[in-house]
Amino acid sequence: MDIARIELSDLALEKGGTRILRGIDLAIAKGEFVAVIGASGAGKTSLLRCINALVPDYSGRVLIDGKDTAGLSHQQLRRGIGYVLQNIGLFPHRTVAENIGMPSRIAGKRRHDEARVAELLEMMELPADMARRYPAELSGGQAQRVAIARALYSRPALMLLDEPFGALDPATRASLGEAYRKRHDEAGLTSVMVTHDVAEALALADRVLVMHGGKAIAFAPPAQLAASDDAAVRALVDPPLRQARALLDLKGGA
Ligand SMILES: Nc1ncnc2c1ncn2[C@@H]1O[C@H](COP(=O)(O)OP(=O)(O)OP(=O)(O)O)[C@@H](O)[C@H]1O
Repeated sequence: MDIARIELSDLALEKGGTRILRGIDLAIAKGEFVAVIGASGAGKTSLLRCINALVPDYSGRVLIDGKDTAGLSHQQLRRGIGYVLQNIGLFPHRTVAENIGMPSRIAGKRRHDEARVAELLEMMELPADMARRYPAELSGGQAQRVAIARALYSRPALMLLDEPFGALDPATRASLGEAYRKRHDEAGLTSVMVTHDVAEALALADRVLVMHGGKAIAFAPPAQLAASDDAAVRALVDPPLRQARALLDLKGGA
């Protein structure tokens, strides 16, 4: 499935009387890198789960290339969409190579494609001999690179990433974010990444979606968002902007 366009139309989700997502209408173009930001509980993860058809009971429509995902099989969706979570989920008793090649086993093949695994290790800037190691022998940053490699194994057109770099130190986080953005561009992926790091969102994304109380309150390129006069948007973007200015002042004064 070569995903060209995602459209959400009047998407809403309610659980136990709580309205988690409300009336979301937006379109994401092929090749776009979208970051999703918003306070805790704003509905960011729920939005990704609706796109991925992990939540069956939403109302409204999720369209991929004009087709309602409700009419697509799970197998079709899983093949076309790579999903990366913060808590990684690598299999501890499988080697790095087996973890990366896991999608082929899940698809019923006995062996994974060694050449594809080697290619992905190189793509994620990991040494080739890491293929034989086990997850417990990796640093957090290396493990997260392996998780991204696994999500890319089946050549999905769309990547959904939920706080993919959340557990990493700031320097590793920044370099992995940049490395992922490069892969996104080279592979012509469409990426939707939830992040709590507003500076990361502004630095990496083509457009930033701001969620607030289950609603999409802004969806704009970083420069436009940084100039927004909406109070809820300002509450998110002002702290990192102040921090950046303070750092620039320090640098200027050095
Ligand atoms: N299965 C569920 N049943 C009831 N409430 C739920 C369920 N899943 C999520 N919620 C609620 O929906 C709201 C949105 O949750 P969601 O995980 O989408 O937010 P989020 O923006 O990703 O938050 P965080 O940044 O903390 O991960 C929260 O108030 C959460 O408690």
